[in-house]
Amino acid sequence: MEIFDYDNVLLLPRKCRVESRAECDAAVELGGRSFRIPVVPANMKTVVDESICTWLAQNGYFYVMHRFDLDNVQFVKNMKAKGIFASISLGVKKPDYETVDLLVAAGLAPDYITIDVAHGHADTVKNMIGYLKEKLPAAFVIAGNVGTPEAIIDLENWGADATKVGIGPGKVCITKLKTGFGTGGWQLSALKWCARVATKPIIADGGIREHGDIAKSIRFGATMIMIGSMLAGHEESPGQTVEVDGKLYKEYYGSASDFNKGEYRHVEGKRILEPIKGRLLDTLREMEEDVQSSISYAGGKRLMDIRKVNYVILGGDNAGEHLLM
Ligand SMILES: NC(=O)C1=CN([C@@H]2O[C@H](COP(=O)(O)OP(=O)(O)OC[C@H]3O[C@@H](n4cnc5c(N)ncnc54)[C@H](OP(=O)(O)O)[C@@H]3O)[C@@H](O)[C@H]2O)C=CC1
Ligand SMILES: Nc1nc2c(ncn2[C@@H]2O[C@H](COP(=O)(O)O)[C@@H](O)[C@H]2O)c(=O)[nH]1
Repeated sequence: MEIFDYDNVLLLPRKCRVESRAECDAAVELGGRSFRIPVVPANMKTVVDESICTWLAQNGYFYVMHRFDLDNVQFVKNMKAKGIFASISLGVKKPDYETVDLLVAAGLAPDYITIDVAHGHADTVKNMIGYLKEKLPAAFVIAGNVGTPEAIIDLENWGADATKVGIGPGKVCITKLKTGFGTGGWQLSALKWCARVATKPIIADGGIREHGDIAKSIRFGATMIMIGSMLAGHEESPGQTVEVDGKLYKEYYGSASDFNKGEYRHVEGKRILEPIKGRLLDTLREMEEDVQSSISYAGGKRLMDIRKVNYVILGGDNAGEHLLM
């Protein structure tokens, strides 16, 4: 098996078929809706809040609200009142089942539900998917996180409509260090490995450090890419603002950090400070332009044309050119 990651793969250009990058369409379909870019901010407390989710939905972007210290029922009610799609996260514990029951009792149907746990290849996730399919059958269910083909096959067979790949590649993740497990350091090849067996969309989650990593994720099988650190640290970001030596930062912490949990138990995340990068909408616009550019380098006009390109692996045992034959 080839082992590589975002920083040692480059995609190879094909003859350009457009006169302007404006002709390249970065849009992607997920769960019956079209979104302007294949990017979703991570469902983390220092990345999204209700007002960012509202803005994203109203401006053509996908969003997934986090599931921490939040009344999910009220959130869905608020989104429905604004006439926008509701996309929530759930865990797999008793209160999460109670949330489903409350939503059903209130006649509220979220459009997207992401089952958001560390080790998604688990019977607890199987049971939650089954419960959601029984109680809220119209919801598009995203399940994760996982990092192997066996897990993709199981989650799809259990009824997930999409899967989320990435165990430990995140910037505030310490899973690799604490447990010795994960896809950190080889996330892109893990994605490729998973995509070979997937019959439903995959969301690549974690490890994106440059805009070009979005195109690389698409090339190796992602339909959507979840991004935390690069979309944290904006003026609108919910994290606390911190000043160090006259420079402004926003805090960004892991969902499994003691900062999120409120206690130091089963901690697999840390807290960092992200320099404030300006406005979120400007970063998202730049990402869209960069994905349009990627499509043009791929010799295409649509996002999935990126899947057709060859690539090279730089350095290491797997170095070389990889041609699509
Ligand atoms: N993508 C990633 O690499 C990771 C992401 N996270 C994020 O952190 C947040 C908290 O995750 P999580 O701790 O799962 O959520 P919860 O604290 O809600 O736990 C969910 C359930 O899974 C159990 N659980 C958690 N980890 C494992 C494991 N390794 N093996 C077996 N059971 C497990 C928990 O029980 P108990 O606590 O009693 O074991 C609990 O019953 C989520 O947002 C998740 O996405 C966390 C770690 C890795
Ligand atoms: N191992 C952990 N992973 C975490 C934690 N909190 C979030 N995450 C994952 O990271 C990505 C974002 O990655 P980034 O590289 O873009 O910053 C996020 O979507 C989660 O899957 C955590 O505490 N531990």
